[in-house]
Amino acid sequence: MSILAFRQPRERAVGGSPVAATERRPDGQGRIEGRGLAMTFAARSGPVTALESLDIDVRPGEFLALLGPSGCGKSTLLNLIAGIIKPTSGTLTIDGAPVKGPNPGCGIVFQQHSLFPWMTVIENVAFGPRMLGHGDPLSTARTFLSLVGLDKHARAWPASLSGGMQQRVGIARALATYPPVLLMDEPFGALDAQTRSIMQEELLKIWSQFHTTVVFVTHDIDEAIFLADRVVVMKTQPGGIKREVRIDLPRPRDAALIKSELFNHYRGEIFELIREETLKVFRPDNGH
Ligand SMILES: Nc1ncnc2c1ncn2[C@@H]1O[C@H](COP(=O)(O)OP(=O)(O)OP(=O)(O)O)[C@@H](O)[C@H]1O
Repeated sequence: MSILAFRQPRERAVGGSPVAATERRPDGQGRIEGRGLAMTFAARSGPVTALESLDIDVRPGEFLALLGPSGCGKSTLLNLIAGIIKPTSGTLTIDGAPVKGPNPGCGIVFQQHSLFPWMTVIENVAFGPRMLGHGDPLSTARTFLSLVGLDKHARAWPASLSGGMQQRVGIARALATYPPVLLMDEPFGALDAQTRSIMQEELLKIWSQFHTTVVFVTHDIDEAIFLADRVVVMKTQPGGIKREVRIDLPRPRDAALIKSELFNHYRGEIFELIREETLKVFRPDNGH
C-alpha cells in the first residue's frame, strides 16, 4: 500500500473547523468496538477486577485519549485492544473481526523505548514489514524514518539516540506496517516538557497523513486535550468509563492552542472529573 494512499485523505480544515472523525480514514479501517468488557486478574492477594461492564467505540481515524487515576485500568484496556490479554468477559472487535491475540493491524508504542538494542535504527523499523513479508522492508523503513525526521540516523544504534529520538523511531516502527490502529501507552511520559510538547505536535503531523485510529493513554490532561478528538475519562474501583468529553478544538493544532479559553474550559472540566475519581481512592468513605 502506498504511503500516498493515506496522505491528507479528506480533512479540509477550512477556517480551522474540525471535521467528523468518520470522514478521516478513506479505507474505513480501524473501527474498534468493545461490549461488556470485563477483566479480572488473579493476583496473589486475590482477584483484582480491573475493568467491568465497559463499552467502547472508536471510529476509523479517530484520535481517542484515555485519562484517569492511576490503577483505573487504562493500560488494561489498551492491552485488551492489542490482544496481549484476553477479557474475562465481553466482546472486542477491530473492523468486525474478534480480537483473538496480538495482531499486525495494531501498532504499539510504549512509554519505555521498546526498540531492539542489537539492531540499528533502520533494522528496527524494517522488522515489522520484514516479518509480514512486505515488499521492500528497508525502503519502507527509510520512508518512515524520513517521516519522523530521522533518516540521517538510519545506521545508528538505538542507545546512541536521545529519549525523544528513540520514541520517534518507535512511532516509525509502529507505523511501518501501515496498521489501521495505533495504540500508545504514555509514549511521551519519560520526556522533558519541551521535548514532549514538540513530540505531540510531530505526532499530530504524522497522524494528519495517515489518520490511523489512535488510542492514547496518558496522565497528562493537557496532552489528552491537545491531541484528541475525544477524551475518555475512566473511573476506578472497578475501572470503566466515567465520562466522554468531545474536544471541539480546530485542527491543525499547535502549541499556542493551550492558552485558548476553550482549551482552559476542557482542562477545568476534565480536572474535576479525574479529581472526583482520585478522591474515591484516597477517601473511599467520603461519598465522593
Ligand atoms: N497482570 C496483572 N496482575 C494483577 N493485577 C493487575 C495486572 N495488571 C493490572 N493489574 C491491576 O489492574 C488494575 C488496573 O491496572 P492498569 O495498569 O490497567 O491501570 P492504569 O490505569 O493503566 O494505571 P497507571 O495509570 O498507574 O499506569 C490495577 O489495580 C492493577 O494493579
